[in-house]
Amino acid sequence: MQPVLKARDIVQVLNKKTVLKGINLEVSVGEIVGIFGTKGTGKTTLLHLLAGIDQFKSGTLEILGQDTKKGDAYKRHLGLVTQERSLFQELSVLENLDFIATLRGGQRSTIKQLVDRLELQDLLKEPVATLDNGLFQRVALACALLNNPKLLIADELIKDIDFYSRRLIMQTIKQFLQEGGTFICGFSHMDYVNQLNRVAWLSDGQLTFYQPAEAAAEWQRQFEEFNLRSGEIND
Ligand SMILES: Nc1ncnc2c1ncn2[C@@H]1O[C@H](COP(=O)(O)OP(=O)(O)OP(=O)(O)O)[C@@H](O)[C@H]1O
Repeated sequence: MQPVLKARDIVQVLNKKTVLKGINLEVSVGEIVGIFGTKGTGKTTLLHLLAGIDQFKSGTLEILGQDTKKGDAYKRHLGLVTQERSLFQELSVLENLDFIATLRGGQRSTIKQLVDRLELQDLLKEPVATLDNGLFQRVALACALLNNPKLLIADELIKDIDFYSRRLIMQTIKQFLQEGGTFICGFSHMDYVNQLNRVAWLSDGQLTFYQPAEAAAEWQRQFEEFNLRSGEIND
């Protein structure tokens, strides 16, 4: 079966610094792949390239069989939640949902379904600027799913949010995957690793692939090594 996303040798240079040094990634239908990395390793840079927000310097990217340098049609099938709060801050939750559905071709029935799934009923009149992180991420996810995307890309979707919102978000993602969706997410906390099918670990501009348990063990190993070295320096 054709992969949903296929990246080959992607290189990105920002301000003369080569942030991505040859990214190779293939993601299949129904997969949930986490792009993991410590602070500043380039997760956001990579996710923005995959979502077509920024152009990359070299390499190729195919999404849903389309070469992304040759057209934009694939963007109709993408959903995106960025790390920055990117909704219309002065508008209410319902106004955001209505407006984004109009822009992206979402149906009224989809709005209703997402409001129910993410339990947004009591928030509809609230300006999104006033929402705490958990509520905001629930609204951001609802907006990203309005066009029934085939590929959802999200950066730190469940970082620093309350457990209840995290549970609703993960249930919604699970349903999205069961209905044929595919999910790529940037994350920097190993607490969430068991939610993933595969981890693509970004370090020094390249990806290494792990099973979730292997990634957690590798993180623990690096953490202990770091502590040991810090101890040596302190001694
Ligand atoms: N527009 C830009 N111009 C120059 N350098 C940039 C730009 N955007 C990011 N960078 C640099 O590229 C590197 C990767 O940044 P990026 O935000 O992609 O990392 P990240 O892994 O998402 O980090 P975080 O965990 O802090 O979100 C950093 O060194 C950052 O300073």
